[in-house]
Amino acid sequence: MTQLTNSAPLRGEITIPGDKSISHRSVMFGALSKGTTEITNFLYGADCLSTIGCFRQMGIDIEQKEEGRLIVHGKGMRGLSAPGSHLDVGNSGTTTRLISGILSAQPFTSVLSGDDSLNSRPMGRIITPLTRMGAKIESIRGDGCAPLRIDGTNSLHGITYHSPVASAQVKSSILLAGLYADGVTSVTEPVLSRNHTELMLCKFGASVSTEISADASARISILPCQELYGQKIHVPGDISSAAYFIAAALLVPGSELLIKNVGTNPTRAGILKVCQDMGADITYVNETAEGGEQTADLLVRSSSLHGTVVEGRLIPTLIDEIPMIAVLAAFADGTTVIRDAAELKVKETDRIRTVTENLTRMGGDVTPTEDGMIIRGGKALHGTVINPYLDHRIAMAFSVAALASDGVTDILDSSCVDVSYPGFFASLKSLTV
Ligand SMILES: O=C(O)C1=C[C@@H](OP(=O)(O)O)[C@@H](O)[C@H](O)C1
Ligand SMILES: C=C(OP(=O)(O)O)C(=O)O
Repeated sequence: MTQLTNSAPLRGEITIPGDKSISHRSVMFGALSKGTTEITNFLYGADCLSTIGCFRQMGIDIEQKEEGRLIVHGKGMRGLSAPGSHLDVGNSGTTTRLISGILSAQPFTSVLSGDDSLNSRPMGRIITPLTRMGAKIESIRGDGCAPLRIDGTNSLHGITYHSPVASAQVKSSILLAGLYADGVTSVTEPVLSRNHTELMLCKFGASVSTEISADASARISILPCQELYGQKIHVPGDISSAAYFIAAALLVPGSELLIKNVGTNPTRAGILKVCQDMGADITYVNETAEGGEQTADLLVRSSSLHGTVVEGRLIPTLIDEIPMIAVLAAFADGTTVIRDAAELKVKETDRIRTVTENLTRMGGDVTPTEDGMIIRGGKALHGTVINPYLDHRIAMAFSVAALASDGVTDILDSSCVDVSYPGFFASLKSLTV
């Protein structure tokens, strides 16, 4: 448990740890490459450690060095070996869904299983398209969830799959299987989801193209590939982690915080647009780009916020930040409507339910809906006991709420933040004493 109270202004600067999505992919693509992949600013969070563990079980030598340096000794696209036991994917949906695409094409059988949360998340969304490609993948309990059993095959077919959801995990799973297919594989999605897989696979030597239509839908295609090649990867700071410090600086009066090295890839940076729509004072400094991934330092000053509408094309660009946006909305003047975000129900928790429950406990006025929530802001929030139900994003969003609320807040099972941000509470404390 961690106890938090009303905070002094946040001042100074903070450097955000590496991006979780990019860290996962750097291990996976490095493992499938010829030669060595050297990664800097890697995120040593529990989810990425699950990915490392899985590839070690499949014979990949991965050296964990100091300060976010990681060396992956790739064995090529056909160099993985059969794991001795089931692959433990922990709490990580990204690990599960992306690895499934890879395992579908390996010459061995594997079983993937995670914690209770992971084993209740929907896997039909990858089972269906991978099966259409010729993969042999099944939910062992028959409920569409992990544990998954995958009997790898060397005869995957290229397909065109129309994904009903804008999900980077679904898209990536299919594209990774497509590396091994007998022809071109295409995925369409209603809106382009985070595009790290496409950017990174191109860098590693695959042939990937993206077309965006006038209605914003996207078609991503990949050609079969013979070999990927090890790369040097510098992982930008995770905007999903930066979100908590952006919000804390906005909410705690008198704050002025420089948040350094934040990934601002447009398929991820929707939170910045929402903050600006709400009246936030955020200045971009030192904008750069490397390997197609933009970064910037963000100077954030406390601001009085007003309600907004968060919907449509914006949703995939901020899906993991919605718990934090809901908290910002509770402190803003007026009403905020979040819609088109039914995906929140299939994350580590049903985040519509866990946000509603905890915000209500703090004195917030929130109505859950089928695909989001309506938050009537401006009510004074007070400390209480927060139950994140082991969901890292809920624990962090409500820790920030505590800094701007009266009284004492207890965050139960607060170590769940280690899933994506192991140093979160230490960083928060260093800025708020
Ligand atoms: O591909 C990724 O790295 C991720 C994609 C998103 O999930 P979906 O693909 O299910 O939307 C996101 O919520 C998750 O935290 C990471
Ligand atoms: C949904 C998340 O991750 P994953 O799907 O990889 O478990 C997240 O980090 O908020």
